[in-house]
Amino acid sequence: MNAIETRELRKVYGSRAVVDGLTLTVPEGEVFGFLGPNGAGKSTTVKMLLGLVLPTAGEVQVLGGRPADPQVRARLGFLPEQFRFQTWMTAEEFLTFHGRLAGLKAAELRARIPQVLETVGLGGRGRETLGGYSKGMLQRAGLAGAILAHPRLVFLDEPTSALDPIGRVEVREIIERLRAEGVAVFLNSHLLSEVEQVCDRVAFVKQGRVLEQGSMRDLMGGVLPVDLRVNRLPDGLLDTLRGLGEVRRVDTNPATHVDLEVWVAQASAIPALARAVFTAGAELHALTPRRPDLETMFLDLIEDTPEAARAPRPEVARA
Ligand SMILES: Nc1ncnc2c1ncn2[C@@H]1O[C@H](COP(=O)(O)OP(=O)(O)OP(=O)(O)O)[C@@H](O)[C@H]1O
Repeated sequence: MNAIETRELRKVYGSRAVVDGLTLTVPEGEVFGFLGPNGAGKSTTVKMLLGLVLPTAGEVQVLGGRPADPQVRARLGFLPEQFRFQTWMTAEEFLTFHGRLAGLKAAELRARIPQVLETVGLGGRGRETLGGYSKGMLQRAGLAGAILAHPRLVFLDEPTSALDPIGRVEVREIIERLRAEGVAVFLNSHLLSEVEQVCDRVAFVKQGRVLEQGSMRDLMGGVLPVDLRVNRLPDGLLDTLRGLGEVRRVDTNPATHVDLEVWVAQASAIPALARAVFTAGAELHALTPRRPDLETMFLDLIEDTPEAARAPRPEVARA
């Protein structure tokens, strides 16, 4: 069973399709990154997956059932981006309230609440009212609520937006623990380095459509970016490098050296780059293979999308 399956999911507000034929599959136990620029339709998609917004068209299955089914919902965890909690409740009362809604018994909650508070770094703070919590503590409390009832699928919408660097690492560890327990995590985040470190697969969305989805390696199509620094650019060197890979950048601005970025198909092509520099009579000052980074992919994808696809498409034009 897949944790999430959507087919041609669509949401129209007024005359505009904000989610437009979105097809996704997230297997159980996978950490899935859902990325896209502001207004791409990410939150609307999450709301449809949670049964909070009704799709205009298309199919959505979550944990094998309908998101609105209470039995399915009891196995979902959700940390919204705009978390607001009852300020007069203590964290323990807040978690008890959410736990009861998810069907946990009083005895289970007595054991579970201190555990989750400890997990999110709020051990010993459960008796304080949420009104006295800092923003980061509130986000941690929200995360505790999302994982409290042993969900099989957790939605985390910008889960570290209020957290300090230590908190961010802790959230990453929590996500990794969830994966190890077979829990699927659907992660929305603009912090691409964070997504890169924790996600098994990612999807890039823009204007409600998936531009690409796959593992980092799939998305890069097996390409390996290599940074080169040479003392000068003798005649012919660029042509030789172009024969070995795609020359993405040449920076001749620095007075003392030239920086290049070459994308090769595989690591076995790296020695040939060094040989090319040597044979051309230049000095090689640095040769650094780089892990593909999401930020580059993100910018490339968003920029590569033709201008025509950027304008909002009115619903009537599609009919
Ligand atoms: N209830 C609504 N009524 C009308 N338009 C809406 C509604 N909710 C969202 N939209 C529009 O749908 C588009 C997508 O919004 P959504 O919040 O899903 O984007 P997002 O990808 O989550 O953005 P961000 O990264 O900024 O949070 C936006 O243009 C937004 O204005």
